[in-house]
Amino acid sequence: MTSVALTIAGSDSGGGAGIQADLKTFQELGVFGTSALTAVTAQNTLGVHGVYPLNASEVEKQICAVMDDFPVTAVKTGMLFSAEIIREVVRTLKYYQAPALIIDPVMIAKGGASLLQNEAVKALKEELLPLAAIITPNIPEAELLAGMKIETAMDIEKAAELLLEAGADAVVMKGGHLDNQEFAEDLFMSASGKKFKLRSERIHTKDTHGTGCTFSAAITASVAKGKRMEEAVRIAKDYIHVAIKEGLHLGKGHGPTNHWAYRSYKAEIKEVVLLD
Ligand SMILES: Nc1ncnc2c1ncn2[C@@H]1O[C@H](COP(=O)(O)OP(=O)(O)OP(=O)(O)O)[C@@H](O)[C@H]1O
Ligand SMILES: Cc1ncc(CO)c(N)n1
Repeated sequence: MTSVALTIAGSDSGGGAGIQADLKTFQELGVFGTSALTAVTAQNTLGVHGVYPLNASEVEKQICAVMDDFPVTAVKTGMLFSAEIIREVVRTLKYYQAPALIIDPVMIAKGGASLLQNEAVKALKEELLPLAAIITPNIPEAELLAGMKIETAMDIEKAAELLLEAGADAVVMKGGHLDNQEFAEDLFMSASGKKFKLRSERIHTKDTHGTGCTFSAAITASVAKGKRMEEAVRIAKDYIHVAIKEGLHLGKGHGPTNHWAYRSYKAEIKEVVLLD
C-alpha cells in the first residue's frame, strides 16, 4: 500500500525549504505527500522578504481535511510561526491520535529572518515536544529549547538529554552549523538508550538552503514507510549528503539542494559511530 506522510509547515516560494522541500523529499523516497500550510513566505536564495501567517483555524482545517481522508503514517512539523498555531496543531494531532511525529523546530532562516515568534518557543517545548517520536534541532535551536549554551561536545549531549527529559522519544542534534570542521556530524540519542553519531564528509558549498527541512522530511518518509528510527536517520543522512554534494547552483545566494541526486546514488557515504 502507498505510504502517506503529512507536513505541517511554511511555504518557501523559492522551493528550497519548507513545504516544497518536504514534498520533494517525500516524492523521491516513494511516499505520497500531503500538506497543511502554516504561513506563506516570500523567499528566495537571498533571504526572506515577507512572512504571512495563516490563522490557527485555517491550519486546523487543513490537518483535518488530510487526516479525515488519508491513512497518514507519519507527520512532520516545520515552521509553525506562533504559539496559537502550535496549540492548534497539538490539539488536532491529539484528537487524531496522530502517528509518529517528527519535529523540525524551525526558528530562524539562514539569513536571520524569524520563522517562530519568541514567545512560541515555550509552547513548542512544553506542548508539542512531548508528542515527538524525534526532534531534529540545530545547535541554536537546541540552545533555546534546552535553555543552555552549547559550546562543547559534552554540551551537545547534555542538551540532547534535556530534550529527552522534556518528552521526546529521540533527538538528532544537527551539527551542520559547526563551521571549520572536516565532518558534518549529527548526534542521535533515544530515550531507550541508543546513542550514535552520523558522520559524513563536510561539503564546502554555500548551497545549503533547506538542508534541515530536507533531512527531517527524509526521516519522516522512512518512518511513514515503517522503518525504525535508527534506520530512518541513516537514510536521511545519505539523502541530505548527496543532495548537498550534487547541488544545483541555482539563485544568487544560498542555493537549494538537489533532490534528484539520491535516485542514482547507491554507495553509502556516511559513517555511523556508536557511542557508549
Ligand atoms: N556543508 C555540509 N556538508 C555535509 N552535510 C551537511 C552540511 N551542512 C549541513 N549538513 C547536514 O545536513 C543536515 C541538516 O543540518 P543543518 O545543520 O544544515 O540543518 P538546519 O540548520 O536546520 O538547516 P536550515 O538552515 O535549513 O534550517 C545534517 O545532517 C547536517 O549534518
Ligand atoms: C518556510 C521555511 N521553512 C523553513 C525554513 C528553514 O530552512 C525556511 N527557510 N523557510
